[in-house]
Amino acid sequence: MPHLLRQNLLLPTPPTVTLHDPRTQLRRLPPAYSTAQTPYSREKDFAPQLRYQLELPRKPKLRPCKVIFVGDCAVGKTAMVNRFCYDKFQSNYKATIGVDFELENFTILGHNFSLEMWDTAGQERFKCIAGAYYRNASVIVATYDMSKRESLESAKRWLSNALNYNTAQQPLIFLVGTKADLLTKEEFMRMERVAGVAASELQAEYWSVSARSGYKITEFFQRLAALAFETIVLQQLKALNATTAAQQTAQTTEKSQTFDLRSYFGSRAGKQKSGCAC
Ligand SMILES: Nc1nc2c(ncn2[C@@H]2O[C@H](COP(=O)(O)OP(=O)(O)OP(=O)(O)O)[C@@H](O)[C@H]2O)c(=O)[nH]1
Repeated sequence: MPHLLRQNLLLPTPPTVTLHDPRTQLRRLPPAYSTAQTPYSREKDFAPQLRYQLELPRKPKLRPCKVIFVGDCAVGKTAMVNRFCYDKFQSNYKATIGVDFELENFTILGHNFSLEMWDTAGQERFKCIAGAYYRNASVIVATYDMSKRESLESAKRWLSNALNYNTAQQPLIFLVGTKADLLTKEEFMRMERVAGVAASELQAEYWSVSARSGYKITEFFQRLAALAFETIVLQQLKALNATTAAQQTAQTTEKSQTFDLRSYFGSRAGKQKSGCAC
């Protein structure tokens, strides 16, 4: 009926309003899953240098941040990404062929920041090509199935393999236990203890999640995006400071050389005027 009414009265169709997803709008640094199990910031907010850097007139250039998900087949990598990106969960298993790709846009402290999520196949037959996708990853998410203890050992191997392709930079590392919904409370706590030890050995931040129930999925991705953003902006600041320092040193050296040449020629001219030939 409202549709007919609009037609009769010749009212214009209201514009489609795209609301920003509040899950991707970040103003503070989200907390770690456990402050005991993170090698990264335990602060309740972004570093003060980051806020300072963002207020400067020269804005940072933020390229999309590459995140790779590695781990055995069927541990739940795709399910985790799909729960966050589309808020959906599929119980039937469809193996990833090669790699799946998702782009998620965040707004962090008013700046646009995108995560390129590379969801790699866990099947053995794709292992040889997976390496091609690992290069230049800023974040590595090593994933294991909390209901399959052996997948934790595999996650360590997947991580070490991925790190071999990332020698140039130091990526952020997360160890994520999936399918938390399948465990009893006791099993869950036991598995978290074991995985916590593994996470500190790997110098990774630890998370337990469930794509089925949605447990800690949003919190995990928000933390990942915020830490990646902070790291990338601070790295840029460091690089900028190093370049400025190098330019200043070069200018000082140039000035002192100019000064030396002037005084050299000046003294020669003086000497010639005074008739000294040497
Ligand atoms: N109960 C439960 N099942 C899950 C969860 N996450 C994933 N699954 C199921 O586990 C199976 C494998 O999930 P995928 O996300 O496809 O696994 P994957 O790691 O991407 O697998 P590959 O593509 O082969 O590497 C599917 O049947 C999912 O429905 C979870 O949190 N809880």
